[in-house]
Amino acid sequence: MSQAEAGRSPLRVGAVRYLNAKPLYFGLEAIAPGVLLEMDLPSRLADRLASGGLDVALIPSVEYLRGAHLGYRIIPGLAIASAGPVRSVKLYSRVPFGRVGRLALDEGSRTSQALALVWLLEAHGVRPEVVEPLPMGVPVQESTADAVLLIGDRAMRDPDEPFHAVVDLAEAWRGLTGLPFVFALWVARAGVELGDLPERLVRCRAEGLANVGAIAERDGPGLGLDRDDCIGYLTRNISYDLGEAEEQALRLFARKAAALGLAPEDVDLAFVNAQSRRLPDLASRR
Ligand SMILES: C=C(O[C@@H]1C=C(C(=O)O)C=C[C@H]1O)C(=O)O
Repeated sequence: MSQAEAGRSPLRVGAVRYLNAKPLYFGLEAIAPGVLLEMDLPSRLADRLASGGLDVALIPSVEYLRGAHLGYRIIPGLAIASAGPVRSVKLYSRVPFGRVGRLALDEGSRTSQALALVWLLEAHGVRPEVVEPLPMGVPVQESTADAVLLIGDRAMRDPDEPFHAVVDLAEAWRGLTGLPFVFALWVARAGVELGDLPERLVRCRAEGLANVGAIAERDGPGLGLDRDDCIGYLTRNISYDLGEAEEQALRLFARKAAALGLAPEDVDLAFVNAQSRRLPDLASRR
């Protein structure tokens, strides 16, 4: 039974408006009637979940770490992840990476912001000063920083400027750790009654993946992507599972981000329906 059917006020669900997230909430309004769906930038979704303006949201994974002390819970099994390359999270540099002194970060991002800093330090030994964020709609050319992070839809096509170096950060993370990278998670605020929303979100993903062609036809042209290119991005560059490798990657990223002061220390991954998630373990116990 949905929240609305049970007579409670509808769940306010926030989803990332970029192309890469569309398969995760495909058909949500039909699959979970009564849910109020809003689309926004990942960074704004995180702020709105933290301030109580949303009940459940697809937020940057680093924002789960930052909000865990508030009682945040992850909806299991689902994520925006990539085994690398991801295509849409790139660091463009005007100087060799080892000489980046001033870094501008995409306004829409939180996780990739932290990932860029982790990678620059681990791979190149630099800790640049973070300068003005790059607001949506402002072209890279207007930033005077040495390097600029772009994510999401606006990173799908390279900016109109020759760069000294460009790196795909999911590919770079894989090179560093051998693991996939987890960009975003469905997270519920403390105390929110989810009913069967987690199961319905799993259905949305199945529907979304069965309908990537329709998503590509609807959303690809606006981003300058032809159908096959768009389908390739959604099925090969991005992945939507939060499995064991992704959880391991998330824990490792949490430690690396904490070491840089970008997330709190020792955050546990807390899940909704922790019991049902553990069912296979319980069932194998005699
Ligand atoms: C892969 C991507 O993942 C996104 C990256 C995020 C971040 O950096 O905080 C948040 C949500 C995801 O949609 C992308 O947008 O390109």
